[in-house]
Amino acid sequence: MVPAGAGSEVAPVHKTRISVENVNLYYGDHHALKDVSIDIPEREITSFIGPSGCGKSTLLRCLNRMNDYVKDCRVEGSIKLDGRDIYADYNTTLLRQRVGMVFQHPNPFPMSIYDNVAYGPRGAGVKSRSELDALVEDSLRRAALWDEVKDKLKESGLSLSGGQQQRLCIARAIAVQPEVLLMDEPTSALDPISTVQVEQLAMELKRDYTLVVVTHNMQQASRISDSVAFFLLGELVEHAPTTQMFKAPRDQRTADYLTGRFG
Ligand SMILES: Nc1ncnc2c1ncn2[C@@H]1O[C@H](COP(=O)(O)OP(=O)(O)OP(=O)(O)O)[C@@H](O)[C@H]1O
Repeated sequence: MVPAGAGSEVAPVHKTRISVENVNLYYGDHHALKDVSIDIPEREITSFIGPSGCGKSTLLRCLNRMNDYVKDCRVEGSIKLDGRDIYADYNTTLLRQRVGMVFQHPNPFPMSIYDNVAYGPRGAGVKSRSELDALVEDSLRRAALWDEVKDKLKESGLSLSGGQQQRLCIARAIAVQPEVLLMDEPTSALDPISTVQVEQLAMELKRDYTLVVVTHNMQQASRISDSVAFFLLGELVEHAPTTQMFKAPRDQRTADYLTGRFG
């Protein structure tokens, strides 16, 4: 597989799950993503880093068409999931089943722990109680939360701690059996112990899922990522395997950012 785009140097260990080609995004007159091309390999963690406002979250939100909700937002170029155009070949419901999202602040629905996790499968038409029970248990186990909540599934999701709420949100995202999980600064609102738990969980989940993580935390990017993409002013400057990115970045702008010269 050929690495994507001028800034991409990621070796083809796994096949490409998402392919972004020459994407330009405008919020009204503001050109927020500039000719971005990147291949996201399956069953790896790809982290997006860069200073505030460089377009990391914007690109993340493109991957499941969350920007469709933003007034005056225009996207040009191509984004493919498993070779199929996410704008032409998917409706947003199907796309978001396959590409789930976890946000910066844990956002459980105001309902029970069980119902939070069962919400997506129910919406997708699963009615059988035994099937739902199995899905809820499996998702909570995968999210490393089952042991902590198995005796209080009827309690409100909002009664959990912040770290537990974030794992509940991850369980909710994986209950619809997506292939890709997008995480937008998933630990920035968490304490250090919960942060470690969510990082470990991300590394477990990549056995089955493709993860894309926006983070401001360079240690986190280096701990959990297989590859790292550095953005600046809407451009993808460099996408490289994690070790290379942190030890020998190719672009001076990446080196300057990583050594704290700006951002
Ligand atoms: N809904 C929106 N409407 C208009 N402009 C927006 C919108 N969302 C983001 N932008 C602008 O697009 C640019 C990229 O924003 P984005 O949120 O993607 O950056 P980021 O790298 O994720 O930043 P941060 O690290 O601070 O979250 C910024 O200049 C921002 O002000």
